[in-house]
Amino acid sequence: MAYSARIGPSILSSDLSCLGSECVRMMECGADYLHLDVMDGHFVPNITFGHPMVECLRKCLGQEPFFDMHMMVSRPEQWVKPMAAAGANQYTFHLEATSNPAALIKDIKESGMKAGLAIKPGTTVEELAPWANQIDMALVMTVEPGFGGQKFMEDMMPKVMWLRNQFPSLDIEVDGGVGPDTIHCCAEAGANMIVSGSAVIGSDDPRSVIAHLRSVVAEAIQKRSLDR
Ligand SMILES: O=C(CO)[C@H](O)[C@H](O)COP(=O)(O)O
Repeated sequence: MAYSARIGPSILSSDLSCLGSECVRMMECGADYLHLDVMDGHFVPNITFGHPMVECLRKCLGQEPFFDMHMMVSRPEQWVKPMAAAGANQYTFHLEATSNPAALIKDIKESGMKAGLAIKPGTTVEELAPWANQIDMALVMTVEPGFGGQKFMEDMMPKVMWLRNQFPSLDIEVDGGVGPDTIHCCAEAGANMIVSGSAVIGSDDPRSVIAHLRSVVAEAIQKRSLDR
């Protein structure tokens, strides 16, 4: 069992005028990685930022933090090289946004990044399966992508369970509405990379929330390994 419990705050919920210091604060509070949401106003009805911002964050934060880019964009092919040059570590694109996932995965890896593949709530996990052995991470969206602070969709958990059963060592990430109230079902279903925006960033004590989320996931991983 190669995967571990990791918590990545989604900085979408932070004060975007202070993005650098908010990222530093999250890392100091024990985040394992940073989840950076790129939205183009086309694939999703919202706009955030692109590779110039990522380049600035990399300069501000140094080489250490792992940047998990969630590319909620149409034509994800066009940003692979700019994101790699800007200092991104993982490039997660949406299956719904491309007609050639295999070529894109190859391009991402050749650019020196890890490849993640995301699916929206309306996309079945069987559609992702053909590429599961080529990717580093599968992202199961637990809200419709586009905005932070939405309600967690528990009915996405069978997708996570199916992936965990079929691909026992794959990194599986959940994103959307995940926090202390919803972490148990994510952990039990088999997710090990947890994106949490408002529940972490909006908390008075983000350090405790991050530690709690990680301990619930680590316990589920431990239990799964004993049950095998
Ligand atoms: O991808 C996203 C939205 O498309 C965000 O990462 C996600 O919604 C996290 O925010 P919250 O935990 O507040 O739901």
